Amino acid sequence: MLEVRNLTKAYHGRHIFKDVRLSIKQGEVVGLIGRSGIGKSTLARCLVGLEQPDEGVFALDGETFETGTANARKNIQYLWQDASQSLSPYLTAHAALMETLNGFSIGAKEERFQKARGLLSDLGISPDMQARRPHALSGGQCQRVALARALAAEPKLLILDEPLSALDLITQNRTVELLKRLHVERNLTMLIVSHDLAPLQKMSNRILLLQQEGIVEREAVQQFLGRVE
Ligand SMILES: Nc1ncnc2c1ncn2[C@@H]1O[C@H](COP(=O)(O)OP(=O)(O)OP(=O)(O)O)[C@@H](O)[C@H]1O
Repeated sequence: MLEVRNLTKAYHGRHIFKDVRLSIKQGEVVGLIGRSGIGKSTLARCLVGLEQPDEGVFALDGETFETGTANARKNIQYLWQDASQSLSPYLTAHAALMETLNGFSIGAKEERFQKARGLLSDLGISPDMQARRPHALSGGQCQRVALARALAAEPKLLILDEPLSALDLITQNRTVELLKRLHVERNLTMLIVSHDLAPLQKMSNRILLLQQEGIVEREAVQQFLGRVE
């Protein structure tokens, strides 16, 4: 579904990663771990055009694409670690979803209002909360609004950057359950970036480890963990 080849990124002449290969199948939940500073967020941002890679070939469903174009942004949605960064401080939760639905012309015009309502309700955002701006919502609520907004774009792939790190333990568990439910109900394809293996193991079908030499698969991840334990 997503194929990435030769992904290379350097800052000021120093390579963060070089010739990275990544492939994600439809309906898969892939976890990406790696030590702090190795370049996980940079890699995720390269996929959505928030960072410009030095090299890289990207294909979605067999067709190459340029990152950052309107179509690519619709197809690959990215959720920031701090959900409030994904949301405009000026828009209510409902208006944020309407902006996405109108911006990408999703569904019939007259159905968008209800569609936004329904999506937010499904993620536990009550009508009262839907009328609030991000400052009047908790961190966990903001995250669910950002998630609903990303889903409103009907993306082929959802990338979540450290989705649990800004949340308390109870909200973390709720988010894990919510993501698992969304995966089952919507057959949602996700790439989840985290430095924490335990929650990734609960959510992912496959875990990848980003190292300076590139990406390695699960078996090698176990060896890596065996070495550090
Ligand atoms: N805009 C930038 N200019 C220069 N260096 C940068 C820039 N953005 C990131 N870096 C550097 O690139 C490296 C990778 O950063 P990145 O945030 O991708 O790592 P990470 O694996 O996501 O780390 P963490 O788990 O701590 O979030 C770090 O050394 C970081 O300092």
